[in-house]
Amino acid sequence: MGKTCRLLLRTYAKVNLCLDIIRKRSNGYHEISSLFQNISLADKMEIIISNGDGNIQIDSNMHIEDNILYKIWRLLGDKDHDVKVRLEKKIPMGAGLGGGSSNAAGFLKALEYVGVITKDDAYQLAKAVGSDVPFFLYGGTANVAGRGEIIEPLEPLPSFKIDIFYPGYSISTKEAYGNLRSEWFNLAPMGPLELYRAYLENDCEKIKKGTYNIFERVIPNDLLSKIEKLKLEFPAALTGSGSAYFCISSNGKYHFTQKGVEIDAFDEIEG
Ligand SMILES: C[C@@](CO)(OP(=O)(O)O)[C@H](O)COP(=O)(O)OP(=O)(O)OC[C@H]1O[C@@H](n2ccc(N)nc2=O)[C@H](O)[C@@H]1O
Ligand SMILES: Nc1ncnc2c1ncn2[C@@H]1O[C@H](COP(=O)(O)OP(=O)(O)O)[C@@H](O)[C@H]1O
Repeated sequence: MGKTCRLLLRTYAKVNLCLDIIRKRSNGYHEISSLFQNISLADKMEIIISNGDGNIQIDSNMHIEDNILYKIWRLLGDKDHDVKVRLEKKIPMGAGLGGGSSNAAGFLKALEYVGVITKDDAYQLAKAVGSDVPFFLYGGTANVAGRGEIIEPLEPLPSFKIDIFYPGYSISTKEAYGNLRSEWFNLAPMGPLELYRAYLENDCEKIKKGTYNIFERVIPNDLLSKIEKLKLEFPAALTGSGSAYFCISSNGKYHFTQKGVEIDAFDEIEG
């Protein structure tokens, strides 16, 4: 890479249209069964990559302890380039919306775009930095299994409208998983592919029935009651391990998108 490259990206949030756990692995991780869907709520990133000595600088509008992008850079161990990242966070953090994972995928896609890493490097690094990161390399709609690294990309769903609700506090993914009981596993009314077909057929009753999240069993009661109230009228559920929740509504502020990461601009800067 001869010149300095500058990329502008949007990295989209995701919701889990359904999320169940199949089993707990001996290493402590849980096998999920989930229909992931990107939505039009997005962070913005400016990434400048130049020849250098392996320095990284991240500026963000929000304070983030140990940004996941540092973890990627440490794992990559690149000593031939310098990177500068300006991050404009709009996705609430620790909300089950995958904001950090989406930023990580955007960073990997940018490094792949300028040839610093290969496509396979990006996937291996994605698996290594976070369970939700691999999905964002594909984006759109996907049937996700394993720890989150087994991705079955699906034909994009029509652009359903969706509302997102953030209660103003985050939930630790690790703690949420730690509170799950195995007797709650495998209780989803239907699997991700059956729910996906219900969306394709716009079968509202079946979509409502299949909109499920096992983590609703381990969230605060006042948060659960807000979700239960929405469920009376809409397909609604917690996303990820929370704290955010969503409902599918024709008046929704956001909509389904077909990508996890969008490179909006690329240019080479002399010098
Ligand atoms: C590859 C890793 C993990 O081995 O390296 P280390 O962090 O151990 O160095 C990466 O951190 C990877 O990050 P990871 O821990 O998956 O981050 P997250 O996806 O946010 O998961 C947070 C925590 O939720 C739990 N978790 C998450 C996903 C999943 N399918 N099952 C789980 O049980 C685990 O306790 C996990 O540690
Ligand atoms: N770039 C980032 N954006 C958001 N959170 C980040 C980032 N880097 C590291 N994190 C950490 O990851 C945690 C999970 O963030 P996020 O991925 O937004 O939530 P979730 O995993 O619940 O979807 C945050 O609480 C934060 O401490």
